[in-house]
Formats: sequence, structure tokens, C-alpha cells
Amino acid sequence: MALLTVDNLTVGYDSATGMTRAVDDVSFTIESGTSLGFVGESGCGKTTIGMALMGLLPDNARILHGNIILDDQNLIKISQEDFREIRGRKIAMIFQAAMNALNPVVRVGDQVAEMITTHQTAVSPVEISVKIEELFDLVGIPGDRINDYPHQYSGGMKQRAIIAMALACNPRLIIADEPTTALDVVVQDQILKEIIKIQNLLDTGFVFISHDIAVVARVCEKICVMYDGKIVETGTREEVFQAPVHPYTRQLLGSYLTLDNCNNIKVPYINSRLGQKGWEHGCALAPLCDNPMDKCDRLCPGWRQLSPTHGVRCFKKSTI
Ligand SMILES: Nc1ncnc2c1ncn2[C@@H]1O[C@H](COP(=O)(O)OP(=O)(O)OP(=O)(O)O)[C@@H](O)[C@H]1O
Repeated sequence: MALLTVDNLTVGYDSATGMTRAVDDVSFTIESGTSLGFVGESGCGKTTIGMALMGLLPDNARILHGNIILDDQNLIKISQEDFREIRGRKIAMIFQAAMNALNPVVRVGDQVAEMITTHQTAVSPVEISVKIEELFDLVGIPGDRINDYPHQYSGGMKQRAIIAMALACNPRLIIADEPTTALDVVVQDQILKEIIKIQNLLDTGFVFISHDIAVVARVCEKICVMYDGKIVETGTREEVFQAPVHPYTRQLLGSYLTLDNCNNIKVPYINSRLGQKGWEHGCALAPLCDNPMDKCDRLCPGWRQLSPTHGVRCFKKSTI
């Protein structure tokens, strides 16, 4: 049985112009000890999925449809009080630029201790100290920095501390939303290595959210490519990188430069969201597609499963 099963999740936001769908009929599963990455351009709904999993959607958001099942419990149906109990203990989130959220006047070790005691009441001071040392060791912060204040930490160390806080109560699922975006590339590389090490050591499920397909591919064995609220392709890292089917996935991969391929630049232009048509009348990507079919402008493509792990929302049968 999967650790997390999300079925047909649809989330809308109330706005001055009515209800807009930010997440549209999204389904996926995650097993313990595995990682799933969501990738797509800004505004495609990645953070909304993370917030729905955490029960932290803003007041103007509404779950219009779907189920979120974690360990047999349907999170759509539970009260905010029960959700508070689950957050931190069963599901933890590393937010975008979370390192700036550390309390500047509280020692970092005390902030991690607070995380532990909020969710576990029957834990002794000695057990807390041992746990903090273990966590700092796990995320690569030297033990003699436990009593420092946040301003004494570099950006990378602050982000490591945030990861330690997320791990503090041994959650079953961690959602990391752009956890390295605010860091320079060298530190980003170190933190990604740390996350991969932690994933290999723990039995935790990981949801990793990023606009950067290269980052997602490093960390996750399965990838969901999103566009305008919908998953347009999902597969293992190998399936998505070696046999991408959706034109949008191929555009994303084409715009990914490495030192190996940057001398041979052939970056396709990914059109902006301007003029975007939505999914109501055909495929939202039809105006951006390099080779659309007639029906793409009229009909919304359904989901096609290509292998047990690889699926796509596109009418076209071949990758050409
Ligand atoms: N509180 C809100 N009220 C109204 N609309 C919102 C709200 N939050 C997000 N949206 C809209 O929902 C859509 C999805 O936003 P979301 O933040 O989930 O996307 P994202 O892919 O995570 O983008 P980013 O990478 O920029 O965070 C966008 O069109 C966004 O404008």
C-alpha cells in the first residue's frame, strides 16, 4: 500500500473574476522511501499541491474534488485540529526560502528542540539533546554550532537547519518546495547532495517541487511535469529524460543546458503564458505545440498510460 495516494485532486482559488482552477485533476502515489518531483513553470500549481498536502491552503482556496490518503487516513476529511497533529509529526514541509523564517533571537538548537517538544510531549531533556546532535550530524552541521544564533550561520547552514527541523519528528512524508532556489549554485549542490544522502538513509517519502527539471532529476526517481494545473507527463527519471513524449516535456528538457551541451546551443523557445487558452476548449498547450493535430484545439487530451510508470496527456502517439 502506498504511503500517499492523491486521487483527482482539484483545487480552486476564489478571485474577483470567479473561481480559478490552480490544480486540476491531479493523481499520484508515493511509496515510503521514494521521491517524486513536480516540475513546471511558475504558476502551474506546484505549491498549491504542497499546501493542500499540508492542510495549509489559504482561506480563498477550495478543494473542489479529490482525495489525499496518507496511511489510510483521508486528509480531505479531517478537521484543522487533527491536521495540526499530523503536521510536523507525519508530514513536514520545507518552504521556499524557509531559511529566512528562522527566529533571529533564538539559538538554532533551541528552535530544533522546540520542533521536537511541540509534537512529542513525553521526551526527556537528555533525549532531546541526543536527537538534536543526531539531526545536526545528519544534515552536516558541526555539533559545536548548535548554540549559535541564525545570524552566525551561512545561507547554506540555515537551510540545513531548516531540513533538521523538518526531520525532527521523523515524519513519514517531507514536502520540499524549491528548497535550494535561494542559494548560490555551489551551496545548492551541497544541499542537494545532503538531501540525497538523507533520502538514502531514511524511509521517508519525499515530494520535491522545483521549476528546474535538472534539480528534480537529481533528487527524484519519479517526475511529474505540470502545465496550467494538470500533470502532462509522468514517469521515472529515465523515462522522462530518455523517452519524453509530451512536447512540453521535450521543450523543458531542450532548455536545460549543461557544461557538456552548452557549446551546441539549440534551445527551443518556450512561449510565455500570455495568450494561454486553458483546458476547457482543447489542450492548453496547443498554441505552444510545435506540431499540433486538428483536434488539439477542440478536445482536451485524456491520460494515456504508456507503461506501468510512464503516462502522458497528449493525443500524439509518437515522440516526433
Ligand atoms: N492565494 C491565492 N489566491 C488566488 N490565486 C492564487 C493564490 N495562490 C496561488 N494562486 C494562483 O494559483 C496558480 C498556481 O499557483 P502556485 O503558487 O501553486 O504555482 P507554482 O507552480 O507553485 O508557482 P511558483 O513556482 O511561482 O510558486 C497561479 O495561477 C497563482 O496565481
